[in-house]
Order: sequence, then C-alpha cells, then structure tokens
Amino acid sequence: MLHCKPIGYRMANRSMSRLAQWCSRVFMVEINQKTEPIYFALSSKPGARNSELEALLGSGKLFSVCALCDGRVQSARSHAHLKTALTEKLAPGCDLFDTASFLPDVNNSLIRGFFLRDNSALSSAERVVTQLQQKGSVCVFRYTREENGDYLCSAVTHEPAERERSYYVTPAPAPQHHPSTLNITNSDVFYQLAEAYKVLQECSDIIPESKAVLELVEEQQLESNSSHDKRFPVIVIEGLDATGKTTLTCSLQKALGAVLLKSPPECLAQFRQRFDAEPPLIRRAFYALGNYITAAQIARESSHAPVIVDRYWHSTAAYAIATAVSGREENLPAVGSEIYEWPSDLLRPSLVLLLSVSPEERLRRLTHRGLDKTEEESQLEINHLFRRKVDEAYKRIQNPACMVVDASPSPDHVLQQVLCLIRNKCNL
Ligand SMILES: Nc1ncnc2c1ncn2[C@@H]1O[C@H](COP(=O)(O)OP(=O)(O)O)[C@@H](O)[C@H]1O
Ligand SMILES: Nc1ccn([C@@H]2O[C@H](COP(=O)(O)OP(=O)(O)O)[C@@H](O)[C@H]2O)c(=O)n1
Repeated sequence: MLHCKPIGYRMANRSMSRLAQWCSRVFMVEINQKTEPIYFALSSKPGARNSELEALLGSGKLFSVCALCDGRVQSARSHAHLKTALTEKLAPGCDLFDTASFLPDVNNSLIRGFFLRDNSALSSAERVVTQLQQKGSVCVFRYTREENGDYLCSAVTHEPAERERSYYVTPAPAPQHHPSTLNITNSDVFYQLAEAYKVLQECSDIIPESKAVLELVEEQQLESNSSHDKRFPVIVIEGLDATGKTTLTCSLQKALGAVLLKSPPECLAQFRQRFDAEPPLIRRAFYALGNYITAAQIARESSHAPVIVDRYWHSTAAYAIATAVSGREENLPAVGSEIYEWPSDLLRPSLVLLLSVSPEERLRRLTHRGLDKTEEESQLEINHLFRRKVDEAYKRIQNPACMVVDASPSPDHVLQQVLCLIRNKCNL
C-alpha cells in the first residue's frame, strides 16, 4: 500500500475551499453499518448513472461538511465537536451520515466528515452549516440536481470564483482496502512508545493531564531499565468485558503465587475518564502508553515471580481497530496485515489467553453483575457487528498470537483448564 503525508492538513494550509483539490479523491458515504458504503468522485465531465448514488442524493438539499485544521490533535477534536454540533442543531427531517474522502489504497489519506440530507420543513441545514463555517475551519460542499438528472457539487464559500466552479458527481468503484483502514497506524494503533508519546505531547496545552501521564511513563521507563531481568513466565488474560477475566486472574494469582498486574495500570486510573472523553487519536495514545507502564512493571515483577496481566496490548489494538473500521467484519485489514503486528519495543508476554463465551452467556453475566459499563462496552451489547470485529481483531493479532479458551464452564473448570495450558506452555 502507498503512504502519504496527512493530506488534510496540507489542504487546510492552502485554501480550504479549492474544490479542484478534492477531484483526485474518492468520497465514501456510509448510509448504515450493515450495507456497503456509496462511493463517488468529482469530475469535470458527467459520469455513468448509478441508482445507489441517485437514491442517496435523490431528494432534499444535500451538503457535505468536514473540519479541517492545522495539526492532527486539533483536527481530531474539531471533527468530534462538529459531530456534536450537527447532532444538536440539525432539525428533525435532516439525515446525518458519516462520510470520508480518500486516495484509494493510500495510507494516511483519509479525511472524515459528514453528509447531510435535508428534508426538514424549514430547510435549516444550510443555515446550520454556514453558521458552523463562520465559527471555525469547516469546509462545506453543496450538491444540486440539474434538470437532466446530473448532480453537481460546488463549494459553499464567500469567494465568487470558487462558488461558481462546480463538478459532476460520478460513481466510483469500491477500493481494494476499506477506506476506514487507511489511517489506523499512529492514529488508532501505535507501534512504538515514541509515537504514542508524541500525541500526548501535542495535547499537553489543551489537556493538562497529558503532562502527568507522560511523567509517569518516563518514571517507569527509568526504573525498568535498571532492573530488567525477565525470568518467570508472563501470562496475559484477554477477552471482552464480562468474559471472566477478573475472576480468573484472581484465582490464577492465588494458584500460582503470581503477581497480578493490569493495563491500564492503577496509576492511570485517575486519568482514564478524562481520556475516554477524547477522540480516538488521543484516547488510543493514552491506552498505548498504559501498556508501556505495565510493561515496565512486568519487567520488574517477573524477576521474582510469575506475572498474570489482566488486559494488555491485544485489548488496546483490538478495540482500536474495531472502532476505527466501520461497517462489517469483512472490512477489517486482512489476516497477516502489518496492522496486527506487536509493537517492536513492547515487552512480549510468554502466553496470551483469550477468554471466549457465547454472546448470550456474556450478556447473562453482564446483567447479573449489574455494574456500570463503559460506553464502548454498552455499544458492544447493542452492536453485534462491533463485538464481532473486536473478537476477530483479537484473533488476528500476532507475535504473540492469543490462544482461545472456552470460558463458558464453571469458574473452577476454567481455572483448571488454564492452569493445564500454562503448565504445558510455560513449564510452570
Ligand atoms: N466461569 C464463569 N461462569 C459463570 N459466571 C462467571 C464465570 N466467570 C465469571 N463469572 C461471573 O461473570 C461476571 C463477569 O466476570 P468478571 O470476572 O468480572 O469478568 P471481566 O473481568 O472479564 O469483566 C461476574 O459476575 C462473575 O462472577
Ligand atoms: N489494555 C487496554 C485495556 C483497556 N482498553 C480500553 O478499555 C476498554 C475496556 O476496559 P474495561 O475497564 O471496560 O474492561 P474490563 O476490565 O471491565 O473488562 C476497552 O473499551 C478498550 O478500549 C485498552 O484500550 N487497552
């Protein structure tokens, strides 16, 4: 796959409304998560007819909107703010779809945005988007239907020359790689401490907690360098919420006389809520750094006892990939993709076990437990597609890959099964 510098920022630095710059790109509109997105391009010539595209564009006033800012942190936050503003301000009768533009199969080329179809009584969408445009770096396109059925796209801008220039909307083929996979590296999943570290450095003015997190990372790295002596096995327990990780890790700790650690580590607990409210770029960098703190703790503790770890990099990567990749499981990067590779500088455990229970049993355990779930976990419950993607991503991660354990029997049975595996694989 080709790579490119984040193109959005380059565009933003020039003129946000130069429609010609968007003509090399393909646009994707996601009507819902279960169906294939619709792809179109902008062209100076009319294209072939396409019934799906016409059904999308068919009625109402149509706009696409995206936030373009200098810098990835600002861009990520502006996109999130734009979504909140649109959701709050659009009148009933307006449909809001996720959209993105990209260069087919070119890494880092994706720019996310929204597509609006306005069938509201007062046609209020135009007022809402132009107000948002006045407040910040928001780029708006309008789509209109000609009498002969062709669709044209033009920029909503004060520049007369730009306003008058329009392009035909033409159908485009689906790319080989789903567009939502293009920006995963170093935006959703980080493969080196330095990459995740940089994100929090870039945030430190707007999120003061970032500094404290970075200090903790530095402290732990220094301590671990002086005492790295890995002798005892390190066993990671992974799985969706309520698959029995807490129950099993506590039993394993007792049975093996092991040290129990987790990721994110306890020292980050006070910051978690703050970072959970941020867009994926920042949130995922926070969890990635958590793994490096846990790694430093593992390095120290494994010198004198076996170590059991409740969630580690598999969780960070699998949830991040499943959230980033929209639509169905088939859209995930293929098995063997570099996306599933373990970070080169992160301590590798001896064994990773993935607890697996049926969706029905998991739901029964969640309900029985009756505790608060994170927003993402609640989404899992209602979003079968998302859960399938997390599960599949867990299984595709390699070096080390995880071993799947059937966690539906009784707690004691699961413990005996896992102890047996550990003895076989780790000579304990
Ligand atoms: N093997 C099991 N069989 C039945 N219930 C279980 C089993 N393991 C755990 N549970 C119950 O399921 C719920 C979730 O378990 P927990 O260990 O907290 O999961 P996690 O840490 O993965 O979120 C708890 O109420 C726990 O008592
Ligand atoms: N090592 C980890 C652990 C959790 N996470 C994130 O934290 C969420 C799950 O944490 P949780 O506290 O609900 O999990 P449980 O410990 O309750 O099973 C997931 O949604 C992941 O996004 C992560 O990214 N990396």
